[in-house]
Amino acid sequence: MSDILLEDKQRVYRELDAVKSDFAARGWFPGTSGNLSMRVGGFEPGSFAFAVTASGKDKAASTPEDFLLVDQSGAPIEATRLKPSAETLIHCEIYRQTGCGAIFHIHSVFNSIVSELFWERRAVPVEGVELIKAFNIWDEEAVIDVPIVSNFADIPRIVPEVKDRLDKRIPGILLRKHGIYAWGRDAFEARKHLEAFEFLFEYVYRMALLKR
Ligand SMILES: CSCCC(=O)C(=O)COP(=O)(O)O
Ligand SMILES: [Zn+2]
Repeated sequence: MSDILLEDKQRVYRELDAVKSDFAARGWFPGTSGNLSMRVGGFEPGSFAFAVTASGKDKAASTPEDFLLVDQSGAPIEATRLKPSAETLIHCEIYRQTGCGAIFHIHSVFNSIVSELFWERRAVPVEGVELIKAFNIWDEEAVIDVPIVSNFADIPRIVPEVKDRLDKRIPGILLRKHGIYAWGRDAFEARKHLEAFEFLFEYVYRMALLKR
């Protein structure tokens, strides 16, 4: 491994570890769910690699075996006994489509509820809420639709739907009764987007109850 890649890998693992601890403290990784990834640099144009959480780990624990590097097809790029997240192919597709630098996936009660509540329209509508500005949409009357796609146990079946439904304005996508993927140009922005989505989903859910 080149010196550049090694340095970048260490920096990215440290950043991911900090995010992982923070999200675990918020209860965002119930039952080993969720996964995180960040791009590493130093690759030829047209190819890329990223660090991703190892599959099935207790994401509340910090160990030397929490992350590994994979290429754009999701295959490990160094010898390891770790398995990349079972959902790595979804990360690959989101990197390809958006050019983003970090992707965070969590399961929460609110994101799962709204993904079912609005399944028929295949999107969660959010209207005029200030926190939409977290997505760099500055219109006070903004209306956004957060896409919802089918959830399948067979992850490769999810990937084409993710590709079709990605909306370049909206840095996130919901998997039905599963969880959210949120991304940004770096870890700071991906976290900001994820926090905003979770706030908005709770808002939408509570408003739906009040209107009943
Ligand atoms: C126990 S949760 C089911 C798998 C899942 O949805 C998830 O987010 C975690 O999978 P991983 O392979 O990344 O640990
Ligand atoms: Zn998941």
